Amino acid sequence: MAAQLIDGKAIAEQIRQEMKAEVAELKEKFGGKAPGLAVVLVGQRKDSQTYVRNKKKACEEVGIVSFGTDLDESATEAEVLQAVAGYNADPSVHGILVQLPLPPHIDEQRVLDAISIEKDVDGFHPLNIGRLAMRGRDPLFVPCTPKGCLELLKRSGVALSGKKAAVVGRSNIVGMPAALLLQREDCTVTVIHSRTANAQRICAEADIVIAACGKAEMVGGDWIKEGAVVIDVGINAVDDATAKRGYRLVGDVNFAEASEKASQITPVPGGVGPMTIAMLLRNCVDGAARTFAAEA
Ligand SMILES: Nc1nc(=O)c2c([nH]1)NC[C@@H]1CN(c3ccc(C(=O)N[C@@H](CCC(=O)O)C(=O)O)cc3)C=[N+]21
Repeated sequence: MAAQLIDGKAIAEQIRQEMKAEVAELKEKFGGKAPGLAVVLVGQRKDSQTYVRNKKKACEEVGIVSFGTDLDESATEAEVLQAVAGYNADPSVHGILVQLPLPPHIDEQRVLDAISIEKDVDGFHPLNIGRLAMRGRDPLFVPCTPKGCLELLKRSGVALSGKKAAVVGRSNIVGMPAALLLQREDCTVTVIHSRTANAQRICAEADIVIAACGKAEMVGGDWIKEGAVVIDVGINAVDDATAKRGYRLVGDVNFAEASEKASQITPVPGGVGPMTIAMLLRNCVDGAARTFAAEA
């Protein structure tokens, strides 16, 4: 039986509409103050430029004021740190995002550690990750992509408590925090990675699969249990002369195969990607609301 599609694009759109109303209420309540998001972009990567443009557009739609610093590929680490310090000190900025990856001559860790945790809307600060890992504690912000995955599961009516979940991939920005979030929802979580023995067999036992390994279509149909729910985080460009842009986007899941087995599945594009941006705005609005309440 073919799986039901989880429409991330439509769900993200709905979330933006909900937030638009919330932002209007915040403004009303706090003398016209609006949430602000600052994005720091270093270099000219095409994909980064696309995401940054999409973020700005989404901010406008919701009523978040966007700030941006575009630095040349050759910018020094000190210049990036200076941009971050400026936004840390700016009371009209409630969220700071430094677009990754940074050029290799810049120490990513040092830059991320410099972002004030109250403005860490990416949720990448070690203090936020540490709190996410601890029972009885709460981070100020949860990383946007894994947060979007959980939101898709919840809004698709997927029960999580007591379920077996497999996360394919162990990155700091997706796999690891996704596993922590699923565990917080009382799933029993297995993290599968490049050194896992019998990865396919282990994955095929899971009720819920989050694929975030960064390898095009690696998760085949035989990795998926009949009736499982599949969230595909991957965005991989594969050459395709017949496609409009000369390439098409595929996920980390073989969609055609997996959708024969899954009960519900996200597409690529139109799945997790738009949710990542919606959750970034969510974090920014939440951060601003906290700050406004503290100031009042
Ligand atoms: N500090 C930081 N935070 C991030 O959250 C971050 C980052 N750096 N660096 C790059 C990745 C990637 N990322 C995406 C966001 C939206 C889509 C998205 O909306 N994709 C659309 C289509 C994209 C297209 O057509 O090219 C979709 O999947 O439907 C994709 C990828 C955020 N990232």
